[in-house]
Amino acid sequence: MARMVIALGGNALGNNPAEQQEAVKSTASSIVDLLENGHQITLAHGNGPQVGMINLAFEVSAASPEGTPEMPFPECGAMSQGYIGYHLQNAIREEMKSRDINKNAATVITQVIVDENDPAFENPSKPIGAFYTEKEAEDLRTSKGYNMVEDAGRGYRRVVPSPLPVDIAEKDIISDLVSNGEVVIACGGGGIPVVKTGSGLKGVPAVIDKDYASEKLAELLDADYLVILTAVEQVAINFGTPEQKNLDKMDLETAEKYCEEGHFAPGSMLPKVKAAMKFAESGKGRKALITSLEKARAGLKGETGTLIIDE
Ligand SMILES: Nc1ncnc2c1ncn2[C@@H]1O[C@H](COP(=O)(O)OP(=O)(O)O)[C@@H](O)[C@H]1O
Ligand SMILES: NC(=O)OP(=O)(O)O
Repeated sequence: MARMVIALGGNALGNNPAEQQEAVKSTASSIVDLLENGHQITLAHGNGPQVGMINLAFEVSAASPEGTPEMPFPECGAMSQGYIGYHLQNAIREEMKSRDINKNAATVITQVIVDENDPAFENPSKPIGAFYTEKEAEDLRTSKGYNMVEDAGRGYRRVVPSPLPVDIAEKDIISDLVSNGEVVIACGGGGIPVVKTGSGLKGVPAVIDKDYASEKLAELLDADYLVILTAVEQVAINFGTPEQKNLDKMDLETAEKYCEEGHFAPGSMLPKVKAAMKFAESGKGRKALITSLEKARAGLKGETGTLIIDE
């Protein structure tokens, strides 16, 4: 039995509510396979497309005469956690029921504490929402004051600040649930970013990277594994070129070298490799695995995926 924190990539959720409800069924099947193998599981997930969509919907509505009030960004993040968690926990519960597993799945709305002086607040870098053409991006810059960047050749996206996670407010309740064998969905969308004030926690407009938040959660839960599931089975060097070489394993020194050589795209594979490295070096025997959702079970048996360890 291993305790693991699993970070689910965008492909586990689909692009809209209908797609999401369908996609989470096969996500749930892969997760319950791991539960049946005796593992303790906490699931985290992204929210870039979803939080952008929610925020934009409220902005459009607030601008119309009969519209709703403006919705602060942290509340948009909380809504994204709620609606993704709702689909995930129901799909996992149904999958457990179909296999006669007498356990449950629950979503913990999670607040992740960040440093209010994190330089990320001055340098928005996290892409959210839909993709736009260059012309649409320019119009959004002017009309809404959004920061827009080109995202890995796929079009233009809005970017918001992405501070690093420092602590997790709900870590103890997550630990209690997971120790009881329940599947816990936590740190959705990297968690709602909050700062500590004299009068309690206060939400801040930002989106934390879910791979970094999952790493922090895995450390705090004293997990054995951080498992990062994405659209590719293995991490590669020279990715997307005729010289592509998939990697079975990386020690920290090799991983650092490949990062410096620019093999991992910023905003996609780089944060995954960095999070994996941080977890592997955070404690003896801790392992990080990057693979696809479909290959998670084989990856944990050492048959595929890319393992990052401190050797
Ligand atoms: N060196 C690399 N090795 C493997 N995949 C890479 C590499 N560099 C970039 N990628 C791309 O990064 C993607 C994962 O990032 P992304 O789609 O942002 O993640 P998420 O699954 O969290 O939504 C992979 O599907 C792949 O297309
Ligand atoms: N919060 C976050 O990292 O979301 P994505 O994985 O969707 O970018």
